[in-house]
This record gives sequence, C-alpha cells and structure tokens, in this order.
Amino acid sequence: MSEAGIHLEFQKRMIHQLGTVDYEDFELSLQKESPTTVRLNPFKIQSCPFEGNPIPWSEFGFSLEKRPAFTLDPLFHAGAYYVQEASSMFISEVLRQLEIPKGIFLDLAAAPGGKSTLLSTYLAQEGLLVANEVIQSRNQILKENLIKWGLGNSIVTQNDPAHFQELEGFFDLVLIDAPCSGEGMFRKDPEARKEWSPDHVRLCAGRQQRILDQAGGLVKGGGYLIYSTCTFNEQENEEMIRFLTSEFAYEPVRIKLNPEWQIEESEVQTEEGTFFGYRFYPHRVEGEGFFISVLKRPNDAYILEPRKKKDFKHQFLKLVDEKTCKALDEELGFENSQYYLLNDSYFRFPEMWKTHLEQVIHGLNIRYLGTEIGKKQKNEWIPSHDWAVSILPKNGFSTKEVSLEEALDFLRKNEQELILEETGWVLLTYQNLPIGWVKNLGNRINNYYPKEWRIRNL
Ligand SMILES: C[S@@+](CC[C@H](N)C(=O)[O-])C[C@H]1O[C@@H](n2cnc3c(N)ncnc32)[C@H](O)[C@@H]1O
Repeated sequence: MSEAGIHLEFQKRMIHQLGTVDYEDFELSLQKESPTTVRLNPFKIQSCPFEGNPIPWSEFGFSLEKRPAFTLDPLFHAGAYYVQEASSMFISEVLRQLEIPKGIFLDLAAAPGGKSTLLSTYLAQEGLLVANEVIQSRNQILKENLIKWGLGNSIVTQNDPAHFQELEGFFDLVLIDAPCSGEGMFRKDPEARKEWSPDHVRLCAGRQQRILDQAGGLVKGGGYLIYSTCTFNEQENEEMIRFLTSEFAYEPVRIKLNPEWQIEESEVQTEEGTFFGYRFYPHRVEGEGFFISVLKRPNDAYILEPRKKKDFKHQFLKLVDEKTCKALDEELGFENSQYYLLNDSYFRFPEMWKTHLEQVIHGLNIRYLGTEIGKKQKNEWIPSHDWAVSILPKNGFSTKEVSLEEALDFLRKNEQELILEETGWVLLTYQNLPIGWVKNLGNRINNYYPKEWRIRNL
C-alpha cells in the first residue's frame, strides 16, 4: 500500500495506463473533495435551486459551489433533483446524440436509481422503464427514489439477470451499469481503496461476464446496449466489450466528444471490428471515474413483440376492467390509464404499455409499477404518498403551502402546528411542490408521511 492507502499493484497499472506525470495528477485528485453535482427533475423544477454551473453533457445537470445539507431540503424529499456524480450523467448526452427512440428500456443493475431516474426523465410519457435490482435492501432504495421522482413510467423488478431469458429481443435499450471493483470511486469511497486487489478485479470481471452472457441478447434488433462501470482497468471494460461482441451480434457506436470535456476515447479492437469506450478520470473531469461503451444491435436481429394475452393472470395483481378504468380516469382527471389492484390499493399504469407489462410480469418478481394511487373506501380516497409526490393531478384536494420549518416538521413526523382552513385530506406543498398528505380531523392533524422515509436525528 502507498501512503495514501492505494495498492501498489493498482498504482503500477494506472501508471501504465496514464503515464507517470498524469498519474501524479490522478493521485492528487484523490486527495481533493468530490464535486457535488445534482440533476434536476424537469417535471418538477425548471431552475437549479443552488448556486452552480451547468454540466456540459447533461441538460439538467449542475455542479454546485458548495455542498448543501440535502436531508434538510424539502425539495430533495419532493424529488425535485437527484444527487448524482457528473460522469454518469453522460448517458443523457448518449441518448440525445443518438436520438435513441423512446420505447421499453431496461436498467438491469439499477439501485440506488441514479441512472434509472435519468432514463425515466428521458422516456417521460412516451416510454416504459424496467428498473431491476437483485439485492432486496437496495431494491427498496431504488423503489423509493423512483417514487419520489414521480413520473409513473416505471416497473421495479427484483431479479437475477438470468431470470430475463424469456425477454430476449424485447428491449429498445438495455443499460448494464455493472457491479465493479470501483476504482473510479477511490476518492468518494475509501472502502473501495481497501477492497481493491488483483483478485477482486478478476472476480468482478467474472461476474460481469456472466451478466453480459445473460443480458446481451435482451436488446431487440435496432436497439442499443449501454455498458458502464465506475472502474478504469481493461479487464472489466474493454475485455467485456470483446466478450460481448464475440457472443452476440453488435455494431459499434461512436459518440462525438467536445475536446474541452477531456473525456478519453479508447478504441476496442475486437474480432468484429473496432468498438469505442469512453473514460472519465477525476483529474480531468469534474466527476468521478467512469467508463461507458455504446453498442447497437443490427436491425435484422431478433425482435420479440409482446403478445396480447386473453386473460390477465397474476398471483397478487388484479386487472381493473376497462369501464372502471375510464370512470376512474374521469374522476381523477388522469388520461389513458390502466389500473391494477394490489391489496385493495389502486396502481395507475400507462395504458399504452399494458401488453408490455403483461409480457414482463411472467417469470419476474415485480416490486412496484406505475404510481400507487391509494384505496377507495365507499366514496372517499385514502390517497397514497406516492400519488402526492407524483406528477399526476390531485384534483379536488385542498393544498397548503408551508414554510421551511413546517415542511421539516412534517418530514420528521413531528407534531404539526399548522392552521388549516379545511378538514379532511390536505396536500402540503413547499415552494409549490407537493411533499405529502396530512388529514385534518378538526381537533388534530394526522401526518401521513411514510414512517420509513422520515428524517431522523437531524
Ligand atoms: C454500479 S451499481 C448500480 C448503480 C446504479 N445504476 C445507479 O446509477 O444508481 C451496480 C448494482 O449491481 C447490483 N448487482 C450486484 N451483483 C449483481 C449481479 N450478479 N447481477 C446484477 N446486478 C448485480 C448491485 O447490487 C448494485 O446495485
């Protein structure tokens, strides 16, 4: 280990990759503080609430002058922005440059959801995202982040990549942001420095190869695969592109770079031709270490069209009939919805993706879909928190704009001292963005912020 806690073998490999002079800058950059960057949710806010500068490759990304206490900002809890390191936001540039058609996207290793919220924004009301995370605790966080983002265009699944085999040729885009040795996170995460060893790199490469083997065929003819890691070594990057192209038919995709961005292009020689990878080094860009490569499935590759099923069958989910869906849309002020019932609670899902959902649902473990609206008892809705923070209308409910202190009391689930004019359900807003429900019973106010999400000890 070096004095900075860096494995000497890693140092040797990086000097080989960067050259001695550049390596010194690289190691120095690890002693500096990580930049704080956020990506806005354009469906919730239009301008950055903090002092900062735009990220050149991301329309909604900003680098902040100082790090705010995000936990104490109600806009953070309202899903107005996502704290994401800047290199990862390059996916926005890839989508923009290639004009990737909006359709059904899969984010195979999605938690905590940085790239899923980015894809969900891009797809907006024209696409569907399947966000998958195999580890249960991380799946919860992914779900929470997508609910707060609030666009209602996602399905959250919890599956091993092997479980997707029946969906070969189904997706317009598959993002594989693979678990890796995390060399690019050495600055942010000192644990990654300690864990690094040549064996760990080998182990990660083996796992990546298995994932690619299982997921390489999921992209439909004409669709795209994006492979990314937060590590620098060739074994987990270029070697994986070589493996992928030896197993599946893919064509190279080259992304135009502005030289000022200081992103490094690498050519990946494979038996199928030259492919491209892009490296982000922390001493050159205002972000963490990152690698990304984009590949295109030939137009004549297999396409799996979803088949309309006669009957909808699922262990827990119940399909709501067409007439009731129409009536609910009318009542709620929504449009083109398909509703599903789970434990008597209604979930709103975009009707145009119904057949795709039915295709996806088989064999996969669905953890969430669309937007949970809530339960209807007699004629009264018990609205869910998910609906509150979603971008769907909340017609007919009264709203109350609250101060910072009042918003924080609400988010901490403290006793609420609000003065409310109306009884019943009231939607609290902070800077005009919904943060959740209270119910005014006249003699007291009940706080419906989800217990598990409340701000603790701050
Ligand atoms: C780099 S992280 C994903 C970060 C995420 N895409 C984001 O932008 O917020 C990789 C994810 O892969 C998951 N993972 C671990 N082993 C896996 C496996 N064998 N197959 C698929 N995913 C796995 C991890 O739990 C982790 O959440």
